[in-house]
Amino acid sequence: MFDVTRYAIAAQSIIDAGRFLYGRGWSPATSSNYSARIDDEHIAVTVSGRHKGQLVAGDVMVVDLAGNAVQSNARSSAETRLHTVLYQAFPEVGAVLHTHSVKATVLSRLLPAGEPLKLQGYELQKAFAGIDTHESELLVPVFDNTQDIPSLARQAGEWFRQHPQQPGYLIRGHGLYTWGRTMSDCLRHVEAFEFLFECELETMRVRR
Ligand SMILES: CSCCC(=O)C(=O)COP(=O)(O)O
Ligand SMILES: [Zn+2]
Repeated sequence: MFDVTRYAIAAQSIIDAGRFLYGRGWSPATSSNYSARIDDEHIAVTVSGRHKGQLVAGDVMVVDLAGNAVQSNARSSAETRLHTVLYQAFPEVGAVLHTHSVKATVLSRLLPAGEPLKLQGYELQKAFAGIDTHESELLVPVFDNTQDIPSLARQAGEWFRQHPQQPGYLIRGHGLYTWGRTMSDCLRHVEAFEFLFECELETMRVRR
């Protein structure tokens, strides 16, 4: 059982995040999925296939950390396992956002396979929780896109257990996953990643 007030707060943070991310063009149409922790065993997550700029209370539901619906007949995001693996790995994670921006999608298609994107020397890296110098190295792995979500969740889970300070990953041709202690931290991470992705794309353009 979960606390209804905590659920209502989590659901509203997801609805508000959807309006913001859709408004910025980072979650077009029914793409993307969002979640927020309710307690040690439950998260609020978007129902699959809903328009993220027009979310209402009925577009958010509760699942346990195994991804089973709790008190709901709705179908949670097809990518629910990519959320729960992060809540299981990191007890301090309070929110996870998955977005489908043009820049994340294009950059992920241009990056070479087999090595993470390395971001270093950008002042804006300090927007990420726990980073206090532009000299630190931000590593963003790029996983191949697949319909096999359990396999993707295993890959992501393994990588992040080995790199617990790194706050996000790309799925090639698909989008970004990032997380944080709070929804506000998580939204700031999306915004910072978007800025850094634009810088990387612009750098590639001028170097051509
Ligand atoms: C229309 S985008 C295809 C599915 C996807 O990648 C996504 O982020 C949304 O899936 P969901 O099941 O969470 O609606
Ligand atoms: Zn997606």
